[in-house]
Amino acid sequence: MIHVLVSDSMSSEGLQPLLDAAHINVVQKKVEEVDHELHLFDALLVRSATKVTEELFEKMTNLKIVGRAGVGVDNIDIEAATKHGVVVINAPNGNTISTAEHTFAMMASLLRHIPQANVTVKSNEWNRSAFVGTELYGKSLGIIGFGRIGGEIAKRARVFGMNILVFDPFLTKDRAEKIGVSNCTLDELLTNADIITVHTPLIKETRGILNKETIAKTKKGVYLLNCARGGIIDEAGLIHHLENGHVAGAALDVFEVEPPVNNKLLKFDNVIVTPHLGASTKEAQLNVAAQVTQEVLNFLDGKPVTSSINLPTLTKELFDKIQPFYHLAKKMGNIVSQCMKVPVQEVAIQYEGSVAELETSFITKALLSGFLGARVDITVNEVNAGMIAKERGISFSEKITSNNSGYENLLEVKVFGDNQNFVLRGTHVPHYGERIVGINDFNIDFYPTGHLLYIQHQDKPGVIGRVGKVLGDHEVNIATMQVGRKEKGGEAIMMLAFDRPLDDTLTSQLAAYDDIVSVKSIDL
Ligand SMILES: NC(=O)C1=CN([C@@H]2O[C@H](COP(=O)(O)OP(=O)(O)OC[C@H]3O[C@@H](n4cnc5c(N)ncnc54)[C@H](O)[C@@H]3O)[C@@H](O)[C@H]2O)C=CC1
Ligand SMILES: O=C(O)C(=O)COP(=O)(O)O
Repeated sequence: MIHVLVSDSMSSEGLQPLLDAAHINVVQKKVEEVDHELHLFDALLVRSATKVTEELFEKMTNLKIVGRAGVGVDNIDIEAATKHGVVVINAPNGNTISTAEHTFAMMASLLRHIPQANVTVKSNEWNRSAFVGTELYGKSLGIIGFGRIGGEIAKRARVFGMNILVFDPFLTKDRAEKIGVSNCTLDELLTNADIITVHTPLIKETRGILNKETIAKTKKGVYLLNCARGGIIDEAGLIHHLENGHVAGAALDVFEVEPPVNNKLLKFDNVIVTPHLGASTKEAQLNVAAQVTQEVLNFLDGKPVTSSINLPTLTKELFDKIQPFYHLAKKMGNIVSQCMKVPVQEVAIQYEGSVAELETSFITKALLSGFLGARVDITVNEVNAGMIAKERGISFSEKITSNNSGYENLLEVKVFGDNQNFVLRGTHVPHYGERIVGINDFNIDFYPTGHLLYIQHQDKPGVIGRVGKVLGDHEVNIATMQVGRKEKGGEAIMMLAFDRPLDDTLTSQLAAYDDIVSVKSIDL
């Protein structure tokens, strides 16, 4: 018997295929109500209310999949899920229209004071002059985050005769052209928009994207909307600018803490609120519940899932086998990125030996995410690594080879960049760990961890001694050191490991020596 816990309220019609399956036992209760049985469940279905934490993963020892009947997964600890080998899926487009419509309803209500006017008429007041509104027509609408919902809002705004300003660092030219918008900088959006609405996920980069400082850059009398996630507009910053009159009004569907008990924002007459209703329509709820139900059924049937957030089609067993290569690949990507501080056009990965029999596409994504994570300031994971690479004009490929270099398994990554290429080879030795066994044409053998220094130099007497002296003069202790060369008196390399990071002056000093070709400091 398979046990599924549905911890938030969901459309029964959408859940029906799960409820009908004879081999599946569906329990519709809050996590807290089944505390002693948590270890039984194979699948967990949630909306935004249930917090799926590391602690919960530890208790749900049999858990294989979390299905989010909605878009935002900020209530789920994805890293912990990945660590525990639990697949996370969502229903990415089931509530797009409902949320876009709700945002539009909020915008119209905000500018025409509909909620406030409604209350007064019902209290037998007839005060028409108190509720003079503002037209949407001709106004500039700034959309921060131009994904599914942002795009639907733009379509509706155009019909209302609004000008559209978009800020989304990942918006491709193609998509922008297709929808007929142009991407601007955040500052351009802030200074030119009459109304600003946010539609990003809540992540490190978007938390407080509208805050005391950025709101100060907006037009006086700006209207702000948040129907995405509490925290994207910093509440303290918003309160500051509502108090000083800079912000004319705000419409909020979401809050930093939900429900927003004793939240000062509720005291402002020009702030209108709803209790996280963006996705609360019959249609959206049916869509999202049906989508996650189908995905969970597929997954439990051993079929691939289509909208996973972390580790797409991996079972726990396969995940366990892949894990050592996952970590090795991530580190290799990171090392290569730090050694190639130039624009890169291509990353080519080759698999040899037993690793080639595993799900290499996943390992490739891990390598790419290590590579990109070291050079972009956004969160990169195995799911978005391919998309981010493409967006940045980096092509990537993987190849299985039947070469036999003598290793039980071997990963080789070749990176092609502006006037520079770089090759790194790594292996995982059972019970021993990760080893880097080749750099460009050189054989070497080191454990990729901590603070490393990679030096290319001429194979001449005294070079190693000079490096040792410079480090010694700076009181830097060498933990381990490997050297390699192709031929006597030719090119050579050193890889040194330290207990602490090196400062730039030291690497520049070493790089200044005639017989040293390049010095690269690597922190893992
Ligand atoms: N109030 C509600 O009930 C609902 C709220 N939501 C929220 O709306 C959010 C957006 O949903 P979708 O449009 O479906 O997601 P999406 O993934 O299609 O779009 C998000 C967009 O944000 C952009 N983005 C990421 N980082 C950014 C940054 N630093 N600056 C600017 N843009 C950035 C992405 O490139 C992407 O285009 C969800 O993450 C969720 O939190 C979604 C559905 C219902
Ligand atoms: O889909 C989303 O991101 C939402 O915010 C909807 O949340 P809910 O499922 O209504 O709790």
